[in-house]
Amino acid sequence: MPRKKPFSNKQKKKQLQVKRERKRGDGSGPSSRNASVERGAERQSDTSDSEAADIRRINQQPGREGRHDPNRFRLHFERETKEEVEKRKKVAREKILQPVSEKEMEINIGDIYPADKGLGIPRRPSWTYDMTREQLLRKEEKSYREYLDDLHSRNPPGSLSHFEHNLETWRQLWRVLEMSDVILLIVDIRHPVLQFPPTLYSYITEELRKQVVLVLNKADLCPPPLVIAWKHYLASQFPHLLTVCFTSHPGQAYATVLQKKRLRKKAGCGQAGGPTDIMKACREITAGKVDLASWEKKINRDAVAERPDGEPAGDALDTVLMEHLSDAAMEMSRPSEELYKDGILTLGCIGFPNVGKSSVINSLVGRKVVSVSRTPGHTKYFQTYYLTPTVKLCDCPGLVFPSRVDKQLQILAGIYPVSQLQEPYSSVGYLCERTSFLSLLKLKHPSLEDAPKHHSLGDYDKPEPSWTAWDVCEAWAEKRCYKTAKAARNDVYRAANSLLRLAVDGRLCLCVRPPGYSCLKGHWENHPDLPEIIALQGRTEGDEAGEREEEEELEESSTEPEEEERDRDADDDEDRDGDDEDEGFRESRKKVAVPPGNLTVNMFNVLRENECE
Ligand SMILES: Nc1nc2c(ncn2[C@@H]2O[C@H](COP(=O)(O)OP(=O)(O)OP(=O)(O)O)[C@@H](O)[C@H]2O)c(=O)[nH]1
Repeated sequence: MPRKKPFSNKQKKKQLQVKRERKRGDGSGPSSRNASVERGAERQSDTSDSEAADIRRINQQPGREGRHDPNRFRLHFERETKEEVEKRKKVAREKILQPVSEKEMEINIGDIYPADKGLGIPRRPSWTYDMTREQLLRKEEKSYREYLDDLHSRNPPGSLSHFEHNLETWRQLWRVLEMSDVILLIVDIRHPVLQFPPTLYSYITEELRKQVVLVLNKADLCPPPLVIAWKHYLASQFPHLLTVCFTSHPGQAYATVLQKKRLRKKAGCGQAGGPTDIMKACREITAGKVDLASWEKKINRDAVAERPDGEPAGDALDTVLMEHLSDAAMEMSRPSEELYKDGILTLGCIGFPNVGKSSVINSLVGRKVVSVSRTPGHTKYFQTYYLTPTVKLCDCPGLVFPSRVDKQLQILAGIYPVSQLQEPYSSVGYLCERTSFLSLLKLKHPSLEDAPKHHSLGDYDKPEPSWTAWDVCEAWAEKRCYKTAKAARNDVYRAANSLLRLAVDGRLCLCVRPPGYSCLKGHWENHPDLPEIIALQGRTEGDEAGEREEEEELEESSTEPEEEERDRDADDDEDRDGDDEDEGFRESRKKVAVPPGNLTVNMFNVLRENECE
């Protein structure tokens, strides 16, 4: 018997890949994540292919019924050329960072979603019960291809944002919109216009004839005057839109990990800011057609159920009935024509990835029923939960809608995953020009790294060194001891990624402004609604004093885990526990613990002092 030939890992991988493609009946090439790029190339030979093969190639969609495809919901990304990456790296090394004015941070929704660029959502084509499942899927894929072609024909290459290319995920949105009576469209208050496609709003309100409640989430991360300004701006653009401010983590934006745990225990999951406002908005919409008394009772019960021992109160321990719909139900069902069927209000939570949809659901329920993660795209399949016998919640996977948001903002708003970036430095530059990074990160310029610690008198005449994005990454790598494995040089790439993740998480907080904000700043800063927003954010005088006390108490064990180093796809709760924190790191953190009361309590730039040491 002939001896087996040695087989490298790489060859084995390739072999498995080909085998999988063959099984799927797709001989068109590798199933890499940059299918959207491949699609462009494939399109040139489209005319000669049969329709079936043509359709199957869209995003490498799963080809056959009943076959499990682990990549079914994977995201697709365009890859940049090596030259582009190198060019941007050079700029990051050379361009001196200049602070950007507040005016330049104002964003008009019309610039993000211009009306004439076809930035709609793919629609589910019409169908009849005579059609087979295969025919329906094929029709949907064909219509989806046409949607993409139209989109690309109206927007020159490079002008469109990264957006959801997976038809499977769009199908989930269709289904959630169809089965819901009221849509909770959740956006991140730091940049709401990036995540509010007007065409989606008009599709829901005009075609589906359903109401939208816009949830301005993560209100704890944004200055109160800006929250109010955004609310007013959106109301001026969409006069019939109901808008609600919300936070799942009131008072936690500037707390340490351990503080957050305690606050969570102290407050319980249900103490989010905003559930009552959502309930009131739903009451206004349903106008007595659904009995929402059970919901109101639940909110009141959750409010008084705050227990010092952190145990959830009776109601929160009740079983939450959960429904999981089969694929067949997703494919062959019509929009529910009857609103509030069986006297039940179904609320569909939709929005971009990572805006906090699952957190809103958990906060409304009063305990964790949906897993939450800092990694965008964590929710893959929609599920429904009964909040009370007459209110049902439906969680939808996050979807990125096509827009004209520029690349840097896409990254910092979590639209384009940091993990997919080939060149993170220019995004760091963009971030630094729009935040007071120097005072927050407390960086020492790399050129001063070897300089003596204490200034001589003459040193004060020297101008402060200017910063490039590269310098910032170098300095952050130095500060955090990020070293390359081989040469033990500062690991700037890791530092850049770390900074971007702090920004996405809202700890190095970048908030964009509505048009006209800088001119009317004084007006928003003295607005009568300010106390309401401050209370919602969980920031009261008393709380701050309490936090400081808690800080003193916690100072001994101030061991913030190096969060960005962890598996970001892990569930938030596990993720933030810090129990498996590296011993050495824990020790080093102890050494740099900040004196009590010396925390930077800057809620809009919530990176803490002890994270910068
Ligand atoms: N500061 C702050 N963080 C929040 C809030 N709500 C959610 N987050 C954080 O935002 C991240 C994303 O939250 P999720 O609830 O998983 O968001 P999602 O929209 O369901 O995300 P996908 O599953 O990607 O669609 C998590 O790290 C949450 O802890 C909030 O109100 N304030």
